[in-house]
Amino acid sequence: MPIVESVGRFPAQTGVASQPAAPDHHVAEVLDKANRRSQTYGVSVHEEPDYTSPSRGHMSSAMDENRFLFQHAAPIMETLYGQIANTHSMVLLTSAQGMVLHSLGDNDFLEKASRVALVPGTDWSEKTKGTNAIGTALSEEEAITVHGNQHYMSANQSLTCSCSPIFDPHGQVIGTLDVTGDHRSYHQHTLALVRMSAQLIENHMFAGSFPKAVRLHFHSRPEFLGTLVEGIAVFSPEGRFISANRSAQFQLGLSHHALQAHTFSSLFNLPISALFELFSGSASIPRQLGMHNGVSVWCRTEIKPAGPWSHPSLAPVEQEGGATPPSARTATPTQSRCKPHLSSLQYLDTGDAQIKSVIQKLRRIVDRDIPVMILGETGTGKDLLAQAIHNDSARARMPFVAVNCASIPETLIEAELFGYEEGAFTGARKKGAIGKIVQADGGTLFLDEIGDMPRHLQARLLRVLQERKVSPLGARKDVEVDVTVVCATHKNIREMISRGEFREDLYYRLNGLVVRLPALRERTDFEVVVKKVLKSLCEGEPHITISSDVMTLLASYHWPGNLRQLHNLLRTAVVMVDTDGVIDAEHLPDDFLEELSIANNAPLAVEASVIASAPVAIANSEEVFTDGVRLQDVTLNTMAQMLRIHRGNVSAAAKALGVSRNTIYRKKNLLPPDLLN
Ligand SMILES: Nc1ncnc2c1ncn2[C@@H]1O[C@H](COP(=O)(O)OP(=O)(O)OP(=O)(O)O)[C@@H](O)[C@H]1O
Repeated sequence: MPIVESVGRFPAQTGVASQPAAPDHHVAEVLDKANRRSQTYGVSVHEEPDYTSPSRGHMSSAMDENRFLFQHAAPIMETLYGQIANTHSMVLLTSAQGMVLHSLGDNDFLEKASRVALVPGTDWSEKTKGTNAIGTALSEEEAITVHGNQHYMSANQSLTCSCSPIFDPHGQVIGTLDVTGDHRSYHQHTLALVRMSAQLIENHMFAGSFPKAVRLHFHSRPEFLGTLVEGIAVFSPEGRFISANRSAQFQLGLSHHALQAHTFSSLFNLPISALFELFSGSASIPRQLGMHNGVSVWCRTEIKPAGPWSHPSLAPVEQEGGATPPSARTATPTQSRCKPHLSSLQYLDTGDAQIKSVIQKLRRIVDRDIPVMILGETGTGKDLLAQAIHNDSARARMPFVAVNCASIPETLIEAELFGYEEGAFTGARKKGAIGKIVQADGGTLFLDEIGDMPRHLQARLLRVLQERKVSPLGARKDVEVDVTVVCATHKNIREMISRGEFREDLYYRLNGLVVRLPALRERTDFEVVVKKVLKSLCEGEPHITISSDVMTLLASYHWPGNLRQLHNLLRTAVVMVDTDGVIDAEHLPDDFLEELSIANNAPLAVEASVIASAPVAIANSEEVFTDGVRLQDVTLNTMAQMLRIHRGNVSAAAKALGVSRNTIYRKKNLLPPDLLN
């Protein structure tokens, strides 16, 4: 699962603050209990926050103990932070004891947070801070918002905090995820965001656990299989219950603890051996099963090629017209059979032969831990391709961590990549930070713009790739990592090597397979790409099409910004389009049309300026270009083309040509009569 996994379906944070409704009966009861506990613990309402930092050893042993949690939570924290950025809030991860392990936040709020001791190392259990979202969520093992004066200590009453416990794959609380902000920035959707993000973390942890177990994915609605809300239960090959995620417990109506007494057959009214029969022929097509509580659910199983319960009849299904792609091994039915995932190799295959060949090569090496180097101009989709490689690999459920070596200041790349211990350098965040390489452990590390990696760090990166160990700045111990590396660049690395700017040994480590993405202007599937981008922009909206004139126009452009430029252009056009839903030239940005007329009609651009400065002379011109084309014909053709594009709108055509309306009107008699309004 990529780290950029969307939580975008959640209501967006609008930044519009609101007041919380009065707590419902259940919440009021929970708060009441928490206050009573706080009293029992002897927490003083007016106590000053505790500023004492834990010792370095204490913090680093807490990080060691919580490495599993951190690795799965950090990428999702980034995504969650993306949703709440600029709302005077921060995202916190704590241990099961309520100790803050990691925080991400708005700078202005971080400052304030440090005043109420919301910094890594601080203890937010009820025992030390009284009623608060973190401590109370841990005590009650449920998600809660604690707002303003619901906090036990007056020092914390300027805060609004929403927190969810995080359960590990064995059903134990392993930590919490919390969003804390200024109480004036309260938003009613925050708790839902936090809860779902915690569930994402749990599902990530769950996905990588119990590799040899029989894994059943289920939901009452087949379209929810493969989504955040699917239930996942795992059993031993003999049918003993091992574990279940939050949704599975909910659907089965039994807690993790209660499920321990069950077996596959007591829950699904079938011996586990019947699963082999049920999924024989195709393991990826959902089947229906009845649960012990009478509810019927759609299920699929996950194939373990070499697992103890592997069965020949459960071999992955072949895809139409080709060999089984590696992705079919772990893909959900939606990925392998129906609509390809937005970022799968299959999705990127839109008919261009060069792209097809890139995809074929990549499919051959997926899951072989061969480093991939993607070359291509800016905006050709290198990032998207890297994600697709990850999503189609067996590492898909582990993090995909992207580092853009060009966008991080040279002085920070080292810390960003390798991490650092507390006090490793001036300006280092207290308590240190885990680097991107360790964050990607188990998954894929995408090094974008690798050509911008400073030379002195190239040797360190090489060591990581060779020894599979990272030594964070200032650390005495190495950290073992298992990452597969994909890198990308638009630079000519070979030339950089010859100039001594890039290490040859690193280049050979990174270029297990080199693929080049063609520029958009070189692609033969331009029209399909345009329609696909348009469709993605219109999701959920009435369908918008492109007039054939505009399509011709777009196809003739050289697209220096490639797919990114196309995407941005169409995004604007979709907003500008009239109610008929057809994109015409008038819906394209003026600067694009101007550039197009200059770029596409280089001789005409000269011509246009000639027209503008000496219209009369041109009207009488019989000047002949060297290739035998009459200047006047070129002029008239250009005008006709622009008028057609602008549906006879003289002002728009004149603007696109950079001439006055009169220049066009003067040639009225020489132009086809139906062209002018
Ligand atoms: N095959 C594709 N189909 C549709 N849209 C695409 C495709 N490839 C890329 N895009 C879109 O183009 C934009 C740029 O893609 P991406 O960031 O992957 O390019 P890039 O080559 O990594 O760019 P840069 O070199 O500048 O980092 C994104 O908005 C992406 O969604």
